[in-house]
Amino acid sequence: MATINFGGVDETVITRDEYPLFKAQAYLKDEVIAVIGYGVQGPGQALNLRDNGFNVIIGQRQDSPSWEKALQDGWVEGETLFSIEEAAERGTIIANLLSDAGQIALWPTLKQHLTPGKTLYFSHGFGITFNDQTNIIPPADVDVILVAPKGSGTSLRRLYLQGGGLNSSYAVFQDATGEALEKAIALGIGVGSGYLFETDFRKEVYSDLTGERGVLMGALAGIIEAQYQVLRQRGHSPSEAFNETVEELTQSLVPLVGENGMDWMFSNCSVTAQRGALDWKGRFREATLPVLNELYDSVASGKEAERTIQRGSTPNYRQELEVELKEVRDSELWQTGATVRQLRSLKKTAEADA
Ligand SMILES: NC(=O)c1ccc[n+]([C@@H]2O[C@H](COP(=O)([O-])OP(=O)(O)OC[C@H]3O[C@@H](n4cnc5c(N)ncnc54)[C@H](O)[C@@H]3O)[C@@H](O)[C@H]2O)c1
Ligand SMILES: CC(C)(O)[C@@H](O)C(=O)O
Ligand SMILES: [Mg+2]
Ligand SMILES: [Mg+2]
Repeated sequence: MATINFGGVDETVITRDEYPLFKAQAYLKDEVIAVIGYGVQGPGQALNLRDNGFNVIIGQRQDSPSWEKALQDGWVEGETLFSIEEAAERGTIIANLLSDAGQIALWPTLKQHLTPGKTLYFSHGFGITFNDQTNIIPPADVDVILVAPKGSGTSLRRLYLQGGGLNSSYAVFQDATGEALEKAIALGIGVGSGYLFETDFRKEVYSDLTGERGVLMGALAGIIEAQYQVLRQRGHSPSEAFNETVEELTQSLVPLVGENGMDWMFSNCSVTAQRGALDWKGRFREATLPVLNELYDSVASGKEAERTIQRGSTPNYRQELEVELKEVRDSELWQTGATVRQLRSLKKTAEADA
């Protein structure tokens, strides 16, 4: 473990140099990692683990699209692909990568297979932290650990294939064997993390739910909709409104922030843009602070968990979700986006033909 100074604050971090893959492989060589659930995070982690040489099996509902996807990804029925129950029985490490609502429904089943010495692994602190609502209370004689990749399972896999890694947080909730910490670290390296930073289950779920409802997804979508609406109402064309709100953000400016920070992105724009951004960022910060505090309170009080569980447990939730997603997809804003993306690929084809 290394202590690294982040902006003046010391934190504990594990890097791949410090805990190399061969060490993780040796440490987990006798374990069977049962990845339960093959939605978004399941494939990312399971395929990275498999390619990294670990013993991995999948547990997934049969006759589901995810079962078909698992077959397409090369998991073999009866060898590495099983029903949830059978995979949980065979696994020594049960990686619970069902949806957070699915974890509640399947808990009575999984619990039966958590015999002494096994490990229960999560990628979210949700089930344990809100166990007054989820009833996920593990037996005392199993290790309970967390590795939470900080990004989509799709990005976890893509970055791995490119030779990179997504950062993950890790935590131990229960150490029955005295080995829980090293198991978490070895699994974190195994799933393809770039580096691992320390957290606990509560902090992971509070920050994760705030982040995705806030800047990462909810606030991003909301502020984009607001600016697009203003530009359209003031007489700008869809393509102009979209380019000044989304296309330049994703294609030009945010990649620069990722490479070298906000000030560097600012420095690569005109002084006119810099002046305006520096003048207005405070207004946006102050306007959104109350909303973000309200959001954090809603997370910490368990209200967000309650809503997620309630909505996620309705039988036709996936269809309802699809209606909401379709509404976003069909809006003028995102239809314009689809056209702009097509133009991007036409441009690439033209360049390739030249
Ligand atoms: N999506 C991500 O990229 C991501 C990133 C970091 C952490 N996580 C966490 O990882 C975990 C898995 O998330 P996900 O987004 O991959 O989940 P998901 O919504 O894609 O669902 C995963 C699987 O659960 C199965 N499932 C859902 N309800 C079920 C039920 N009642 N019975 C049986 N199977 C059921 C689905 O078939 C699917 O294969 C969650 O704890 C999530 O918070 C997800
Ligand atoms: C990918 C995210 C948003 O980071 C994750 O937290 C999720 O819930 O899918
Ligand atoms: Mg999340
Ligand atoms: Mg997240």
